[in-house]
Amino acid sequence: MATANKNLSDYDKSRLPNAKDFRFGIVVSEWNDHITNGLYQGAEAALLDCGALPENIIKWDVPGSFELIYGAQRMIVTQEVDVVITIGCVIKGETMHFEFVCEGVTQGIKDLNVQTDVPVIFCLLTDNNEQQSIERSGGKHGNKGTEAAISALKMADLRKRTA
Ligand SMILES: Nc1c(NC[C@H](O)[C@H](O)[C@H](O)CO)[nH]c(=O)[nH]c1=O
Ligand SMILES: CC(=O)[C@@H](O)COP(=O)(O)O
Repeated sequence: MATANKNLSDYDKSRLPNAKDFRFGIVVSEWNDHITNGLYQGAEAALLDCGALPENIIKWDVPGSFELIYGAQRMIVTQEVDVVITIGCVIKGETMHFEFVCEGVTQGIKDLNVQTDVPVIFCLLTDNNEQQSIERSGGKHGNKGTEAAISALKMADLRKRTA
């Protein structure tokens, strides 16, 4: 189902575990921060709405989406978090750099999910233009940060249940 056919902000709190017992790491790219800040706000609001304690939400900023990989790895090693959300926004420019950043971050986040025992949530917008990013960070398609927060809560709970 394409994003256009669903709202990224929709969730049913009654069908989710309480977030109060989990620690959440959130690593946010500063590139396109007018977009990534909106994604972070959506994620933070959803976690608090689901019962997360403010002191259990640890937010770090990194320069760009490619640095999300290292930032998430250090968050896992040093902060005793139950899950990490990586937030970035990559917008197509004139060159192939877009493709390499998107693929590199995708593979790096995948590797962290395989190589560590902490789930890392992929909240990376990979858009053709800024309008698409606006629409997915609190615009007409909702907020991918909200979606990522709900995924993070579900995965933290799965990790706890399978420990
Ligand atoms: N063009 C975008 C970038 N580029 C920067 C890279 O992510 C990285 O910080 C740099 O290559 C140094 O390692 N990053 C984004 O997050 N979004 C973009 O649109
Ligand atoms: C995704 C990028 O790195 C891109 O925005 C950089 O723009 P350009 O390809 O025009 O150098």
